Amino acid sequence: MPPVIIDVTAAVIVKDDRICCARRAAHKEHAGYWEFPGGKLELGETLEQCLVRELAEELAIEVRVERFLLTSRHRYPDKIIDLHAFQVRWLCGDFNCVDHDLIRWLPLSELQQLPWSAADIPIIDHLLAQTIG
Ligand SMILES: Nc1nc2c([nH]c(=O)n2[C@@H]2O[C@H](COP(=O)(O)OP(=O)(O)OP(=O)(O)O)[C@@H](O)[C@H]2O)c(=O)[nH]1
Repeated sequence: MPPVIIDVTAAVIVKDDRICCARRAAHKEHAGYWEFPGGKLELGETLEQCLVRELAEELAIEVRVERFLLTSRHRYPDKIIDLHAFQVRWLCGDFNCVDHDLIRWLPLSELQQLPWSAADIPIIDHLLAQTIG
């Protein structure tokens, strides 16, 4: 059987020239790796609606989805992830950690210092290749 393709959204949240990086908690798959907050698309929702819902659930923040950046397709041993990245503006809320055990705000130039989930590497490369603000 061909592997399932899972649509996942990812938010590049920029605040004061720093980008929100989230570390997956110990109880999660890919624990210890860094990713952009977001999650799996649910039936009937758009990618933008998914991102708004996931960020409310995961971080307790309200956001405005500003623009689509790119989709990174990555084959993990058990599945294929289509990771849809968007630039997102934080509006309000406190960045509580639910699925993550650590949040860090890093300038673009330091993102590569973290061990990112493999699907995120093209997103990091994309960000480094352009200027976002
Ligand atoms: N949210 C998010 N997920 C990512 C990123 N990169 C990446 O490979 N993933 C993978 O995409 C999948 C879906 O993420 P998720 O956070 O909704 O899923 P999960 O494992 O928590 O599942 P669950 O919500 O069913 O417990 C996971 O396998 C996760 O490791 C990323 O930047 N953000």
